[in-house]
Amino acid sequence: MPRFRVVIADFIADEMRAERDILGDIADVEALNAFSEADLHGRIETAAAVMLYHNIAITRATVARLDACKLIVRCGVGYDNVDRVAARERGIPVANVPDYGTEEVADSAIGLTLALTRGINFLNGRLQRRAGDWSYMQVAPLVRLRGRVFGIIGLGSIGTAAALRAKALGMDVAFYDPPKADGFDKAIGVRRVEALDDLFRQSFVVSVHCPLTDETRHIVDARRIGLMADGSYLVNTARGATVEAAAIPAAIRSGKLAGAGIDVLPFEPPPEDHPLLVAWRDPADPCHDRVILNPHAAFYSEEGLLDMRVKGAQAVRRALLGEPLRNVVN
Ligand SMILES: NC(=O)C1=CN([C@@H]2O[C@H](COP(=O)(O)OP(=O)(O)OC[C@H]3O[C@@H](n4cnc5c(N)ncnc54)[C@H](O)[C@@H]3O)[C@@H](O)[C@H]2O)C=CC1
Ligand SMILES: O=C(O)C(=O)COP(=O)(O)O
Repeated sequence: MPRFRVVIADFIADEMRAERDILGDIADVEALNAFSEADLHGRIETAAAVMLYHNIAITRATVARLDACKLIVRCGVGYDNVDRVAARERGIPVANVPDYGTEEVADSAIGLTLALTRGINFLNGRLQRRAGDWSYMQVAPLVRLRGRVFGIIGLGSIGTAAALRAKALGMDVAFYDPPKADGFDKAIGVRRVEALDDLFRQSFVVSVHCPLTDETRHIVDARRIGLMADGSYLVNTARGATVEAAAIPAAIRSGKLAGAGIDVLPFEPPPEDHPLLVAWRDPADPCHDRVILNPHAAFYSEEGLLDMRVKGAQAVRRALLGEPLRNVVN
C-alpha cells in the first residue's frame, strides 16, 4: 500500500509523537506550521488528510485545492473555522473531536464565575497596589451566589458540565437552547427559558456555551447586556464572535456588568487597539480589575490536549483505512 501524506495545518511545537505513534505505519505526518491560510497553499494539495486546531481556517479556496483528501479533522469541538459546505460539495467529510476537554472548559467557566463574583482578582489587584489598605466592603460589595440565576446559552456537553457545577454552588440554573430536546433538563434539574431576552433579564451570570454559527454571532450584544440587572456578570468560554466584545467596556463602566470573564475573542490574538484590550490594559479603567482575559486556554490541560490529538489521529487512521467515520459534522 502506498504511504499516505497527512498534514497538520497549524503550528505544532513538538515532534508529533502522538500522531506518529498512531499513523506512522501507514502515513507520513507533516506539520505545516502555518499561521495564515495562504501558507497552506502549495503544500496541502496532495494531503490524504488534514488535521487542524483553531489557529487557522480552511475556507472554500483551500478546500478547492484538496485533490486527495479523505478527511478534514478539526482537532477540537468548535468547527466554525472550516467551510463544511464547501467540503461537502467536494465530497470531503469533516469530523471534530467533541469529547476531549468538556470538564476543563466547564471548570474554566465556573472558575471565571467564582473569581469574578467573589472579587478574587479585583481584591488581589487592589491589595497589591495599595499598601496597608485592607478595605473591601466599600470597594467590592459582593453578594451571595446561592439562589442567584446562572444562565446558560447552549446546554450541550460543556453547558451541562457547567450547569452541574453551578448547581453544586447552590445556583438556580436556567438555560436557552432551542435545538435541545425536552426531558434532559428536568433530569438534571435545570429550567428552560424560552425567550433569550428573558434569560438575560433573569440571570446574575450569563455563560456562553453554544457553537459559533450565523445565528449565534453576537448573540450577546449591547442590547441584551442592557437587559441584565445592574451588577451582573458575563462569561464567555465558547467562541469570541458570539459576544460583541467591543460592548463590554461601556457595560463595565456604567455598572451594568460588574465583571466579565473572557477566554475567547473574535480574533486571537486580538489587534492591540481592540477596545476591550485597551480598556483592560489601562489601570485607570474599571475594566482593568473587572475583566479577566484568558488566551483561549479553557480547553487546555496536558491530559485533554493529548486526548484530543490521539482522537484526531485515530479519526484520520479510520478514514485512511476506509473504516466507518465518527463525529462527521458536514
Ligand atoms: N474555549 C475553549 O477552549 C473551548 C471552546 N469550545 C466551544 O464551546 C462550544 C460548545 O461545546 P460543547 O458543549 O462541547 O458542544 P455541544 O455541541 O455539545 O453543545 C452545543 C449546544 O449549543 C446548542 N445550540 C446550538 N445553537 C444554539 C443557539 N442558537 N442558541 C442556543 N443554543 C444553541 C446546541 O443545541 C447544543 O446543545 C463549542 O462549539 C466550541 O465553540 C469548546 C471547547 C473548548
Ligand atoms: O475544542 C475547541 O473548540 C477549542 O476551542 C479548543 O481549542 P483547539 O481549537 O482545539 O485548540
